Formats: sequence, structure tokens, C-alpha cells
Amino acid sequence: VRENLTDGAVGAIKEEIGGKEEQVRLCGVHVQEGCFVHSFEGGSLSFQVERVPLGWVVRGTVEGRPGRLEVVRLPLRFPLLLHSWESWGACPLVDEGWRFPWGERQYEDWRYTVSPVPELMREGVVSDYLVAWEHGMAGFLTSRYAHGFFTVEGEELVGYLEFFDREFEEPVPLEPLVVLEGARMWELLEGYATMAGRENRARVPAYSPLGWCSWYHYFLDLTWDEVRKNLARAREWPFEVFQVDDAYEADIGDWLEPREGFPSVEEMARVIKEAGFRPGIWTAPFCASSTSRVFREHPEWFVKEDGRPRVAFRNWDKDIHALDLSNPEVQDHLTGLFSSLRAVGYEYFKIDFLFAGAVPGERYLKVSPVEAYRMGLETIREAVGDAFILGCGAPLLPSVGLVDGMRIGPDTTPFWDRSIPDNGAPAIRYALRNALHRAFMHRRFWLNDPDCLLLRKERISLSEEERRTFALTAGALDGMLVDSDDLALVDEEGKALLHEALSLTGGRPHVRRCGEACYEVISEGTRSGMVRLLVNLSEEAKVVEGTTVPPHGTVLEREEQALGLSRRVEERDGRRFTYYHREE
Ligand SMILES: OC[C@@]12C[C@@H]1[C@H](Oc1cc(F)cc(F)c1)[C@H](O)[C@@H](O)[C@H]2O
Repeated sequence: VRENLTDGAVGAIKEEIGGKEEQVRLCGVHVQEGCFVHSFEGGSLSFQVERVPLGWVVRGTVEGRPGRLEVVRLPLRFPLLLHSWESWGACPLVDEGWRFPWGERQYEDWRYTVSPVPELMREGVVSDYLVAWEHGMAGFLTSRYAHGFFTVEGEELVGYLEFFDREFEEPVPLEPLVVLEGARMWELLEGYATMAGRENRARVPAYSPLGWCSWYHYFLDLTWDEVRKNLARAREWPFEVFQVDDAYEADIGDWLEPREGFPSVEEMARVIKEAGFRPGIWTAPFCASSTSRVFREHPEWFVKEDGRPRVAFRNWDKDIHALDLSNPEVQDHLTGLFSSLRAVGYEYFKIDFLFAGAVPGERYLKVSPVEAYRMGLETIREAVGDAFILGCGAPLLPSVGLVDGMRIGPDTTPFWDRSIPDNGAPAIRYALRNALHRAFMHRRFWLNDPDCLLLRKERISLSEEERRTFALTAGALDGMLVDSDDLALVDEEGKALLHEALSLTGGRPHVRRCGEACYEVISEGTRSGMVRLLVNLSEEAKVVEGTTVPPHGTVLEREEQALGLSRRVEERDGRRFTYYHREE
């Protein structure tokens, strides 16, 4: 990381940080190498502080009943990169005075998509798992027992571990904490993600499945006839995966019972496989609606509040309850469901609304919501074997090592509307912003899924520029490329845009901001050699080093244009060589 900085930059950063180190306090102790014991009412924390390049790592054990444990206090510096706990959550760069833009009924129906401790986000600024500033960052490397978060308190950033009401008779590992300073934010975030990925034994598939998904054209109006029509047309496309999204199921929770007009899930898989694709299916496996069979037949399987199944959130015009993933009967239920789906041929599982598995409440075992969540996800992981799991609406850090791909932003939309609040609601602008701000997770935690490409010209309100911006940004970030259109409405230009996005993948993308809502993505080693993509998410044109980037637009530079690509050779052992000539 450091070699990317000039001596002058290093000097400037050192000056900025110099003298602030003694303001870093761990459990009240000024940060220094060594071993420490911190006692609190009802328990104790033993921790070791170790210097690493550019900062500190804190490891240890905790026992007793820690509740909400203060771990670190840091000097506060704006602007701050705030992070949210689950896929759709906002990941904004904020200045002093920022407050979360709660939607009108969001706290009532959706508060657990914002935080597992949503009352905190009502009181002030919260950043889950990690927080970053211009030349520094702090972050927890794991979330196996506790939920780690940071709050702004006066002139300080304070890091906590929330253990909820969990009590440990024996010491358990503390979620390790790193504090890194002395390089640029984006570089430190990449360093953090490398450390956290290793700590959680991240799953990073060698290849990224190219696919089709039904949601962003059909939504809940999908019919089996439309599935078949797109299946027939998909043969003319480079898709490997063909994924049926929400709409096929009889009810939320009753996944093996098809909605009227749909065949069995077994028949769906057979037809997709017969057409030459890897069958994919959407479920919200930790959820059940109050009208579902599973909820009627097993009310004891759900997370409770005062002894009654609590409402985790409201969607589909229904109360949605959360399965208690610590209950062995629920784990058996999930094992049966996913081994059945795997057995009938599904190879790609988009598992959605996963945050429900981690809502606070009364459970079968006296474990934290984070432990329960991981029990449920580990159960699914084991049941599907080597199939591809795409997490969605998922608590991020507890999922590392258990999923292959992860949605890292809110839903995209077939329209660009700047009035949509930055609170996790569907909005293409914030799907792109999150894809850029969370690019550091890609191939360190999983394959980043920025959400689906929209390539159609009809029945859509995105301009050609806006469709191109999403597709090229997804490609340059090496994100998963999944299209979601009625393929009958996509013309040759739309198909060419998918191939252009594909040509930008395969590299090692690095992101930096170059102005308000303007970004530079540089990726080396892509299918097109090195590429540079300028992305302008703002409403006015931006000039970056003499290049004008239109509103909602991009400017793409390929190495081959600069260097004159001569030829590309793929050796029998799979190594790819690109030969350039440069006009003297
Ligand atoms: O029900 C299917 C569906 C919409 C849900 C999910 O996107 C959401 C979209 C929302 F507005 C709210 C929410 F909690 C989730 C998910 O992110 C989408 O890709 C798609 O699969």
C-alpha cells in the first residue's frame, strides 16, 4: 500500500496523524503494544495489542455477560465513510451534521434492514463493522458472536461490540479489531478486507457466473409462460445461469409449493436445465409470512417477543416472521428444503432477506442473533454443497466464508430518480454508489454483485447513457453480470453493451473519488488489458483531468487504445498473454 504514495504524501499523512495516535484508546487504555485485562460488571476481557504495518490489531477473549462493550475511542475526522450492516444499506461519505434519512414508515416496518440495534440509528450516526476517513480506517475482522459498530460521540469515534443479552460461561474469542492509518482510505479498506477475508476463510469462486434474472422486468407479475419465452431467447445469449426470482412461490416460507400457473420447482429446474442453463432460484429462507403453511403448522419455530412470534418486517402486504435458526428442528427444515432443491437440479441459490435471521428476540438457544444467523447460513451452505450461493439483504461480515457472491447495494431501478432517499430503498444511483464504495470487498470477501444490468430500450425510463453507466461500472468493478430484461425487448445494441461490460471484467479494480459523486475506476489485467472508467453519479457534468464526464455518465479509456493492442494469446495451460506495440 505504502509504495503507491510519494514521500511528500507520506510526509503529509504522517503530519496529519502525528500526535493523534495517543488519542487512540482501547478499553480506556492508550494504545500501545502489550497484553491487558479489562474487567466490567459481570465479566472480563483479556486482550493483546499488536502493531501491524500502518496500524494496530487487537485480539483477545471475553467471558461473562459483556452486553454492549466499548472497545476503542478514536479522534473524529470528517468526511466519514459510513458502512451499513446488510446488503442494501447505505454506504455514504458524510460530513458533520449528517443524519440517516429515515423513510416515513421505515422504522416501523423495515428498521432491521438499517441495523440490528435500530434505536441507535435514531439517536445519531452509526457505522456498522467498519468506518473510514481520508487517511485512516477502523474495523472489526469478524462477527461470529457480536455485532461490531462505531458511533460518533462528541469529537470521538467510539467502537463497540454488541453481544445483546448473551452470557458466556467460558471465554470466547473477541471479534478482532484493526485500526489502520497512513495511506489513502480506499487502499486501507482493501488492506482491511484482505485481513478480514483471511480471518473468515472467504469463498472466492474462480469464475463469475453470467446470468439472467426475472425480477427487474417482471417483478411479481412473472408468469411461467414468460419464463419459457426468455428461456428460448436466452440461447442467443452467453448466459450460464438462468434464475427465477420471487413470484413462483405459493407463499413466503412455502418454497416447495408453486403459485397457481407455475409448475413444480422440480419441473422448473428440469426445463431450465434442458434448455442448457444452470438452474437458479430465489428464496427468502429465514422468513415466513403469517399466512404461510410453515407458520401455521410450526409457530414454535419463530423468533419471539414476550413469548409470541415477533413481526420481523412487513412486505408483500403481509407480516413476515423470522425463523429461529438456533432451533434444531428449523435447521432440519432448512436442510430438507435446500438438499431437495439441490437434488432436483438447482445450482445457483439467491437467498434473500437474510437479515431476518439476525433480528433480536427470544430463541430456542440462549445465543446472540449473530450466532443464530450463522447457524442458519452454515446449514444452507452444507445442504447445497458446491452450488453457488448469492447472499442478498444479508448481514455482511457474518456471511464472509459462507456465500460465494453478495449483493452489496440497494436494488437497481428501471428509472433514475434523484429524489429517492439514501436509506436502502431501491435506487440505481445508490446501487452504483455502493458498488463503488464497497468495491474493496470484491474477491476479498466474495464476488460483489452490484445488482442486475438493464439493457432494454422499451418499458424502461433509463436513458441509453444511464444503462451504459450501470453496465460499464459493473464490468470495470469486475462485478457479477446478471441481466434482468424481457429479452424480446433487448436489441443488438443492448446485447453489445453486455459484451462491452464483459470485456472490462477479470481485472483488479481500484476505486478513488475524483470530485463530488464522481469516481475513477482503474483495473489492470482485464479482458481488455488495463482500463480506466470515470463515473459521474451527479446531476451536472464533471471535468476530471481535462476529461468531461456527462451527468449519470461515464468515460471509458482502454489500454489498447492507448498502447495499440496487437494480439492476445491464450496458452494451453490457461495463461493469457496480451502483446502491445507502441507507435514510436
Ligand atoms: O422480492 C424480491 C426482491 C425484491 C426483493 C429484494 O429487494 C428489495 C426491495 C425493496 F424495495 C425492499 C426490500 F426489502 C428488498 C431483492 O434485493 C431483489 O433483488 C428481489 O429479489
